[in-house]
Amino acid sequence: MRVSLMQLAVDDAEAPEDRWTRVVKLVEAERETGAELVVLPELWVTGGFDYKSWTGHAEPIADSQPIAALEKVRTHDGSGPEMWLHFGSYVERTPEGILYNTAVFRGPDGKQAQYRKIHRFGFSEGEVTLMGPGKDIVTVSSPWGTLGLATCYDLRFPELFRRLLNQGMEHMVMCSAWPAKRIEHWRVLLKARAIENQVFVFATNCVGTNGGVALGGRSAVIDPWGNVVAEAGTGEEVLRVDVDPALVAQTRSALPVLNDRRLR
Ligand SMILES: O=C(O)CCC(=O)C(=O)O
Repeated sequence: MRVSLMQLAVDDAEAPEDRWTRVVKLVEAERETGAELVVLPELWVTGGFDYKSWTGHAEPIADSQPIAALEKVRTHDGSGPEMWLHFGSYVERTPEGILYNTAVFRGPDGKQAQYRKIHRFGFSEGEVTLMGPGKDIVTVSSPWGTLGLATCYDLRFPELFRRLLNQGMEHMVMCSAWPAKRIEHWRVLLKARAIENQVFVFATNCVGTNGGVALGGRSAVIDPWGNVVAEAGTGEEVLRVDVDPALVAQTRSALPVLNDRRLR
């Protein structure tokens, strides 16, 4: 399973339109590496902290130009081979005018999965005041096993990952805009989620400064044993790894802790 995590710079100095046209080219280049699963970060078009830009950029997922452009890359303009692509997340506007932080995923089966971030970050500002909370947990079937989707702040809520596990999660795919200031929390919690659920973790973060907040990078792939397979630095980069998805079943069989859960 060949995975590319696109750790993108989401700087205040770059206009969202410039950023997405730049990133489409980066994803296009990634095709050449034979990547099978490509993962973009959270709110990488507008930025996770430039709250004032969200409303102006909010739109239905079906109308998003970056998603449409990436979809062409994903399918190689319809002439394949197709990649599995986590498009990152976007400021979605529903017909009722509600905003959500919505992650979009699509694979060669053509079925699009959308995950509206359940845990909103910001306490008394940002997502909490501008966006609605997602309600549904989302898993995706893939040739490598069941993928569970989560976004950034969700990482702090282990009960979400137990629910994903109950739905068969074998690999956790996360998009984030996690600040540098709390990057050690990110590193520890990614490992914890991998160990406690015995899953591969594929987690893509942003770098740069957005809304005045320095983003921490350190995108990572963690195996189901909790080993860091690869970790990015703090600049823009693509983290490429080849992993064996069979390690999930092997780990669960070698250390069958999930059988000892007491659900009542
Ligand atoms: O929990 C954190 O420290 C960061 C979360 C965050 O930045 C987000 O969810 O956008």
